[in-house]
Amino acid sequence: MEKFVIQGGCQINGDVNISGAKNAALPIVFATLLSQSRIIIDNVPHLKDICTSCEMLKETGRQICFDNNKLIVEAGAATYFEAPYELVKTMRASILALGPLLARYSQARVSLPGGCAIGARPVNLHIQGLQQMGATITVEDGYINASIDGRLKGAHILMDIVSVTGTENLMMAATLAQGQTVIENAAREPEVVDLAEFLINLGADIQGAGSDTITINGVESLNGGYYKVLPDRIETGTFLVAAAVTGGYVRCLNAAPSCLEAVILKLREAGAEVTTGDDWIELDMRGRKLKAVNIKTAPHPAFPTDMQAQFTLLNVIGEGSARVTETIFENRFMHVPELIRMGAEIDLEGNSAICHPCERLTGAQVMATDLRASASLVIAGLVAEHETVVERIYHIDRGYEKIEKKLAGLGAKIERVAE
Ligand SMILES: CC(=O)N[C@H]1[C@@H](OP(=O)(O)OP(=O)(O)OC[C@H]2O[C@@H](n3ccc(=O)[nH]c3=O)[C@H](O)[C@@H]2O)O[C@H](CO)[C@@H](O)[C@@H]1O
Ligand SMILES: C=C(OP(=O)(O)O)C(=O)O
Repeated sequence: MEKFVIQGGCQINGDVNISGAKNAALPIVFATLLSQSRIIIDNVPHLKDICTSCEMLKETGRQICFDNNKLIVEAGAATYFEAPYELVKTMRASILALGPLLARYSQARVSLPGGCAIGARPVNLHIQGLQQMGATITVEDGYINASIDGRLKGAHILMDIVSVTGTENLMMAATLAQGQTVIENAAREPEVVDLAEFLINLGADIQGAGSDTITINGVESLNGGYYKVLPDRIETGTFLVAAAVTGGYVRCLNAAPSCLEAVILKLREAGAEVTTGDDWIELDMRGRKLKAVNIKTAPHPAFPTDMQAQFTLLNVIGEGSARVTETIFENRFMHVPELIRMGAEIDLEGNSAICHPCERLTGAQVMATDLRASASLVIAGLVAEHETVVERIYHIDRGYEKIEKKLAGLGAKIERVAE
């Protein structure tokens, strides 16, 4: 297993190129299952999750060429409509195969994802929505078996809870359904909008993506096409926090500032100078004092749960005490005990972490437990005195493209080491 060895006490300084968004690229890759034509997707990050998705597409008869962040998908005759446990267990987003397979081939068999480090993460809303569209679904032997006689039928779906991949799965399924589907209480995340724009590009009829009501008029088939994935707002936010906590400067290029409003607001409240252009964000913390800030995660456009771990760390470094409240996932504080091992002072109270100022962080051997927890530990290693070793970095490789190279380019002393 690989690990990161980080020498602390550095200051982040310079320009960094932001990759395409993992959480937009994943549904878009699965959405190619809806079409029989050639599709070119640009700005696709080279990540473990993307490679896993490509393996799944190959199993369904697709030919894939993935080179230089460009993914070309050519459809062949599909004979296999399954997302097996071996793939699903490494990546929960494989549930995104369910809607497209069912809509395109009238059948799908997808392993139930099960829980993960951050929470139980059920998929009941995905299943209920597809049932409302006429699908017969059984859950047996750990698999979701779905089928429909002919095409799915448009339906009025009110989602109980705002679910990002739930909204995406149902929107994809509805593109090829007979008639109109309305999804209410839909997720408004930028990645949902990006998926909708991709589908519209292929000929889908979708209105309202980005609002809480999405209306889809089903079409007979989708075409091929070219699409460029939007920049990763969470990767961007992670680099901004890295510059803030090290008292440095970063300019994120090829970014999408409009997707990061809640995060930018909190960074400014924390004392950072943040400047934005059309496709760049700059954060300058040189000569400024970092202050801890209260945050509460909630669906977009509020503060994203995927930035919570990084801000928990920011609050440990900043002046004053602050409360971090996690409302999306029931177990997303796995980074806290590891940060405490590095000298952080944090009290856990239910779904809140109360962060107190600490004198200093010191390097330690810490364990990555999930994607964003790993990111917070890596940034902690940049600030801490002496050496930090972050183990189990396969989590971080799910979501950050070339993270150690990008950080090294900004002045960090970080090395990937094989055990
Ligand atoms: C690949 C991808 O895009 N992942 C993102 C997506 O995950 P994902 O789409 O899995 O997260 P959801 O938006 O579905 O989860 C939100 C909440 O709804 C609950 N829920 C969800 C579905 C369901 O059928 N039943 C149910 O109860 C979940 O347990 C959670 O408490 O959105 C999360 C919330 O912004 C992000 O942290 C993830 O990075
Ligand atoms: C939780 C995340 O991803 P996933 O839904 O793929 O686990 C994340 O990106 O922080």
